[in-house]
Amino acid sequence: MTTLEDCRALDGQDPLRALRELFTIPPELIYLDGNSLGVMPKAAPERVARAVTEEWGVGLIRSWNSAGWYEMPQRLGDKVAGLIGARAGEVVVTDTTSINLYKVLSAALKVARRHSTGRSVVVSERSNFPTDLYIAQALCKEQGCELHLVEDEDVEAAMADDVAVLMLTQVNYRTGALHDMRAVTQAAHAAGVLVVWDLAHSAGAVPVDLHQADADFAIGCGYKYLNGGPGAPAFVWVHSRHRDEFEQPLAGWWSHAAPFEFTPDYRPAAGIARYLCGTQPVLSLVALECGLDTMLAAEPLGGMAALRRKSLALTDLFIRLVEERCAGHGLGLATPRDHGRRGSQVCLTRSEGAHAIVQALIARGVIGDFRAGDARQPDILRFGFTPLYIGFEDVWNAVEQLKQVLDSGEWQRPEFHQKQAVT
Ligand SMILES: Cc1ncc(COP(=O)(O)O)c(C=O)c1O
Ligand SMILES: Nc1ccccc1C(=O)C[C@H](N)C(=O)O
Repeated sequence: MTTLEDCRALDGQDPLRALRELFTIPPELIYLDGNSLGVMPKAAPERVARAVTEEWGVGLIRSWNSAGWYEMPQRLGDKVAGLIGARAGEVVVTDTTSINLYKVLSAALKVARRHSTGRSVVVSERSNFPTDLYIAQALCKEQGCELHLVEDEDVEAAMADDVAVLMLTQVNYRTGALHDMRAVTQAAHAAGVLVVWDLAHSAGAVPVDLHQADADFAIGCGYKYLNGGPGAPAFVWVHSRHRDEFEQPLAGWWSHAAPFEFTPDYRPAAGIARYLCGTQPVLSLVALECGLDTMLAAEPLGGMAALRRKSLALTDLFIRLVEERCAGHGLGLATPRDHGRRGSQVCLTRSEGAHAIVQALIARGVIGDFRAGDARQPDILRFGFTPLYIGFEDVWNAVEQLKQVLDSGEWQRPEFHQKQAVT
């Protein structure tokens, strides 16, 4: 049996432990929701305040040049590139994940159909995050294509002659299941299909190597594991083989080859700048850069490989402690045990009371979240483990609180059964 002392000893030996000091974590809070909104980097308030008072307040329009605002999508993009196996100059940080998905999926469909006119299907998983499915539905309608949704295990078998694009999220938001990006991409390419990856739950959470996987297009989120703050801008990458071929459907002036020539005719920028649209949200980019810098602080300590080792140790420990200490309470496991198939979260299932149990945990200072089940799965209690700031003692304490909530039955109290707008 693992004890609290064992967990403390693991924290004592953790080479990444000092990184926690880069964040503001409210005392007495165990924050297991970094897969929805990451915690605040300590540097952020001062840096954002400086951007407001000096760069905006004093520098005004001059700051686009003098404070480096204009290059921010590329500068931050280069920082993201290192985390996802992309090269400098290949990523821009801009807009939202949903908007970037619209742009890349539209571009991918056009590239695929230009090369092979008989292809008019987008394949995705029924369990994909809904925004991805909604965007794909809208685009398919617009471009006269069809969206085929398949079960997770049927993806490779669905690569038929009429498929243009496979659109997948690498780590499933509801189960934490991780795709082998390289194997799936290879199978798709062998069938003549381009692949769009959503890295919302991957970037900063698991090692990603877009070039090694030979991926085509990727997008991802800034406010989860990259700790960029609420509504932080997202990122977008495209393989250089598509570089001069793709059309950006939201071709605003920031995607123009020379925006400040103000010509009436559109000429797309070369390379990834083509994925920008309009004026960038500078203050949000400033906050996100603080989050990216905390990720970069892990580089000298072993970077993503070390973060991955810790993440797997944390999720292994959580699974083991829940099974040891909360047995008999009807909890199941939706997350794969196999390390090769697991992201950085653990999802427990329960046929009754999952939402109320999460609410009771939040009242005790353990923040996870609830995701409703579907035809194949009961409701889910979801716990994200961001290795930059979660420790082994946190895992122990979270399971202790879960045990107490279940043993006492306090989750059955009426106040825990009220649903708010955001779960
Ligand atoms: C896989 C995935 N894609 C996209 C999103 C969200 O996109 P947006 O930031 O545009 O709301 C989320 C979570 O919100 C997600 O889990
Ligand atoms: N953007 C949000 C705003 C409010 C609450 C949650 C989110 C999420 O990101 C949810 C997340 N994508 C999920 O995997 O469920």
